[in-house]
Amino acid sequence: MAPTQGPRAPLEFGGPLGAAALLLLLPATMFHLLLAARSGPARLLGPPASLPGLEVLWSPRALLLWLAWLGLQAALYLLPARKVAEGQELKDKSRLRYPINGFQALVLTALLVGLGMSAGLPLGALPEMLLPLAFVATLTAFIFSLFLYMKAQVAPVSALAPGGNSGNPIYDFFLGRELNPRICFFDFKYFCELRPGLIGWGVTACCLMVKAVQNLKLIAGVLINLALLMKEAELRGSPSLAMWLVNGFQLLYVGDALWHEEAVLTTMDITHDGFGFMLAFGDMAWVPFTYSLQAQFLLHHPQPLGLPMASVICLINATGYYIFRGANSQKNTFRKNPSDPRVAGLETISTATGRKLLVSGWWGMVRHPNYLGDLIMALAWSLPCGVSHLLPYFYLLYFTALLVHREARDERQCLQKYGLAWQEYCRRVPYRIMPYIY
Ligand SMILES: NC(=O)C1=CN([C@@H]2O[C@H](COP(=O)(O)OP(=O)(O)OC[C@H]3O[C@@H](n4cnc5c(N)ncnc54)[C@H](OP(=O)(O)O)[C@@H]3O)[C@@H](O)[C@H]2O)C=CC1
Ligand SMILES: CC(C)CCC[C@@H](C)[C@H]1CC=C2C3=C(CC[C@@]21C)[C@@]1(C)CC[C@H](O)C[C@@H]1CC3
Repeated sequence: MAPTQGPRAPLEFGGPLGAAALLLLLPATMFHLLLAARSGPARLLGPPASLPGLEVLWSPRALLLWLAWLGLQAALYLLPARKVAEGQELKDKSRLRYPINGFQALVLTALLVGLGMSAGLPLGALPEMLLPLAFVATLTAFIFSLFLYMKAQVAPVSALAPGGNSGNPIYDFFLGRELNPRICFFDFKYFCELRPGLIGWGVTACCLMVKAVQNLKLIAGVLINLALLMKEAELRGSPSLAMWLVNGFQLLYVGDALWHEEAVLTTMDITHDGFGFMLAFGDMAWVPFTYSLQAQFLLHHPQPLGLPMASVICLINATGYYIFRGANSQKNTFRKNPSDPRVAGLETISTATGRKLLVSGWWGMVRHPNYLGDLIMALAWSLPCGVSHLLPYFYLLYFTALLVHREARDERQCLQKYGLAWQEYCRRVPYRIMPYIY
């Protein structure tokens, strides 16, 4: 049996009690949001109008659809990739290999959905199935996390994550014990991080953008955002401007993540966190069902949006994307090749590890410019929903909390890695996310 990491490892997320609370709170919040979005008052705070019974939540059709979706994404993952990338060095000095074919999976999914629609697949019914789908996604996440927990019992010590091995079963189940659980070439965490949830959230908006004007029926999506847009077209003749904006922005975000798939290999989720309930539920249920909240809200609560306001919102999203992409690409280019002409002129600090830290360019403005850009985009995704309700701003609120917490975790890890050099970086770049504010 794989040993635990011992009592000295610092516990995160409030330890076992915090983990136990989150195990219940996260699914409860997701269902609350799903119910609130379709209710008349659409209240973020306060109890939902009615609680659904098991007959509303459980549907064999939803289970079949969900398993077919997972199967499709797994099959696309196994297709030949345009590139195979190496991950960061592991404890045993080895590096894992990962297929880079996420964008290909997105395009193929969009094509298959388009074909399915033209063959009469009733995808317009999807918004009515959101509750049972979220239910089976949550069940799957629980069962899958249990499998991951058991699998870690027989994993070698070198395969365990730095956190998630405290010996407390609830905490370890939540955080995840094994760093990169795989069967042969199939890496469960890498697969889940980008494929079923993220593609499910946004993908089909791409065929929608191309085809919607000519034949809305043809491009109705199996995927949540698009299906909501389709439903709105069905109910009101055509999708509203607000719905177009939300879908367009989120499609850009999903497409960007898959286009830059290799960058995920350096995120703390892949390099540091174990794969347990937090990420399994986050990737498979939380992302598709709560990140599409604005589109769900707009379906049930249409909002007027004039062209001048829409232009301002587009500008906000473009600004956020410019910062987000600029900062992420600058760091990725620098980490791949510090003498690349695009980054060679930037000022740096040397560290004892031999790696350098950027102190000018995007990374000289604040210590997490990419988070700032991401938050500005989050604002732009909510603004099309107007200001009459707080509910569509949930993503912005949750995401601010997530990124503030994530930033603190990352700083702790960087301080450990880079010591004095990191302190020097913090002195020279004093703000974390928002210049002069935070
Ligand atoms: N939509 C969502 O739900 C979420 C989105 N995201 C987004 O994903 C993207 C990735 O975020 P995340 O994984 O948190 O981490 P980051 O991309 O911010 O990476 C942090 C790492 O960058 C390196 N680094 C930090 N400062 C510098 C510097 N000055 N110069 C060079 N390298 C530096 C360090 O690693 P090292 O030195 O080892 O290279 C550090 O650990 C972000 O854009 C974020 O907004 C993230 C979480 C959730
Ligand atoms: C359920 C909990 C509250 C926390 C779940 C967290 C996960 C939803 C996120 C952890 C890191 C993520 C990243 C992304 C999506 C959300 C999760 C999985 C991206 C793939 C989003 C697109 C970006 O371009 C890259 C991100 C990497 C981290």
